[in-house]
Amino acid sequence: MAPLLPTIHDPSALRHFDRAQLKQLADEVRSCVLDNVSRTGGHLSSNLGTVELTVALHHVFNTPHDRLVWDVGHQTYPHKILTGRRERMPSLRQIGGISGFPQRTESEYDTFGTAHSSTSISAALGMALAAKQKGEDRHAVAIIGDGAMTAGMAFEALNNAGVYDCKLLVILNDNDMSISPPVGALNRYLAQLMSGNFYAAAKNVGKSVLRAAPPLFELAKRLEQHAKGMVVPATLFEQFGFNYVGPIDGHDLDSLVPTLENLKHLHGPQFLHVVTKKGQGYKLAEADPVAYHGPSKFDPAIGLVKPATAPKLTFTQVFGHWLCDMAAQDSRLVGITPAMREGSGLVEFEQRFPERYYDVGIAEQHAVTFAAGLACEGLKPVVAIYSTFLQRAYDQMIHDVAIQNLPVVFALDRAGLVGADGATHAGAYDIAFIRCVPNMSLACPADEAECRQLLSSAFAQDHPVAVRYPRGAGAGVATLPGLDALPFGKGELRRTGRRIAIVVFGTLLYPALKAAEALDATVLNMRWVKPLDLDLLLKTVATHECVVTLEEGAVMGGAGSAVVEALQAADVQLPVLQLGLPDRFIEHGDPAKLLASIGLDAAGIEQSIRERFDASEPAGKTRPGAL
Ligand SMILES: Cc1ncc(C[n+]2csc(CCOP(=O)(O)OP(=O)(O)O)c2C)c(N)n1
Ligand SMILES: CC(=O)[C@@H](O)[C@H](O)COP(=O)(O)O
Ligand SMILES: [Mg+2]
Repeated sequence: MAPLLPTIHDPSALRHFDRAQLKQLADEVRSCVLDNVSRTGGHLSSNLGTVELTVALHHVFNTPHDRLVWDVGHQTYPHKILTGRRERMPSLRQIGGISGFPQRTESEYDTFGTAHSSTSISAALGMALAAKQKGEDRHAVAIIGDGAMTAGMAFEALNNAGVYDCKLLVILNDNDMSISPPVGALNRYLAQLMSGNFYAAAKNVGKSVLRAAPPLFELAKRLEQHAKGMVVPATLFEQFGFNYVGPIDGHDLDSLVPTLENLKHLHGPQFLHVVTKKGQGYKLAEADPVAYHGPSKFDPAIGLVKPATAPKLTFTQVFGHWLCDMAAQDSRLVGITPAMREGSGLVEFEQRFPERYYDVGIAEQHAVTFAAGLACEGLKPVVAIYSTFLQRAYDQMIHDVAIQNLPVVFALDRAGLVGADGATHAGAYDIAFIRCVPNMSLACPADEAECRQLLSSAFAQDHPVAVRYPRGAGAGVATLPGLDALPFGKGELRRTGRRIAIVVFGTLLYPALKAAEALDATVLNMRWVKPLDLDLLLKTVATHECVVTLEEGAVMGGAGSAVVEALQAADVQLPVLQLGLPDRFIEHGDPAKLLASIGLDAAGIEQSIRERFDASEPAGKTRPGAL
């Protein structure tokens, strides 16, 4: 059989495919996903699980006129492949290449930018109601996973959507997995919906409905409602006002296509429950969907292999080890993750301290307020959360933790640029949004050894403290075995030079030291953004002519701004150059290259300093307009 995929330049080509052609196409898309992800790395298991669903959606719906909104968007590679981006797949998640998530700027088929979860129902509802208001005849379809469905935002949207008469279809892609096994009562409920007899009965009901349609949609609807009344008296989703259909097999195009065709013609908010398998079609990923959730490159014939030499310890691992050691010493410690057990380094902690481990689902807001409740009762919660996901829980951090001055530790992973996931996942704003909150403290270790020590410092406080550290490994400074803390709010003089004082917050200390060698500059390793070590700062700048601040965080309102405010308050009038993440979103790509592209490697730091404070000029002479 001649391959079909090369003939597909946009989904209109597959609208008239028969079932056999759709099945062949799905097989080709699956191979294309596996082939590409094995070369570039990326999200694999979820994409292998949505191949048939994607083919069916583009076959049945008139995309992009009808809107598909993918939740999280980490499962959109089949969608990208079918919407004109197949040939760009080798550039996935690289600088200048296509994104790993939907982006409105990338394609008209990407109707809504996503990457943080549980936004799809809200966005699709907005689109459906906009169409209604504008008199446009189009469908809006939200495709949301069982993990993403656990978030409050998804329920807020269901609650709102259930009362509107509009062309909204919510598809629950239920693979019984989040990144790790799903948690919570909703998961139990979905398992019940899918369980043995019920699933079989529902499948038969589905068939009888399908036989009646089309064109007898009204009859089909009545039949369906009747049948559902017998089998599923009141699913949760019906209680919310949706017409619930399912569960159906999400890999079976013979079920998917006619069901979607039917649903297209029913009125009011529709809810389709499809059952899929993460990793479908690639045995290794089916067997271990967690490992293949977001692998780096690998040989598909062999699968993932352990590297021959042990790689450098990541900050995440440093945190995970510290957490276990501190938990062994202090029985008040509890660890909380909003559905990021692996990414946040909590696997060993869960095994060793199951009674003190809480995966709360994709529910960052709840995670933080839950921690506040635990702290009220004398426990010492550590919330392990990516910087970007703490954005979701900002009010909870202020209202529930900081105002009540509760001793919650925020272990902020993925601070700074994260690389392949791009702007949506960058931990760019935590310094700016935390340092303005009373009672909050914020530490920024320069390396692995400091990370462990500063976590201990944070844990020792009786108020909320965040410790921010980046994705991956740092300078490779070996951690000490004990749980010794560094002094609270104190930095260190790291290099003594002349004229220029470089005031560094975090892991950019190491490129700064390199630049300082070339410039013969002084370097301060501040360790804390808040409280700021004013003694060290003011004493140092008193003997210097200009100040440079450096951080891997948004420069606007960040640690450099804290330094400027402090100098101003102390009536110190020195020129200050603030280096950090610029006021624009940084897209995906190799993190080292991205940092270099914005001048945050050693060469870039040196160059910026030379440009601003001409290093060959005598003291204090800055370029015109340099301030
Ligand atoms: C707000 C937010 N928190 C956490 C994540 C990290 N995350 C990405 S995918 C995922 C699991 C999603 O599970 P599900 O929706 O069931 O999709 P599946 O991976 O099973 O395809 C998580 C926790 C995120 N993207 N957004
Ligand atoms: C889609 C999503 O949000 C996660 O899968 C994320 O890509 C994980 O990133 P890390 O690889 O940094 O854990
Ligand atoms: Mg899932």
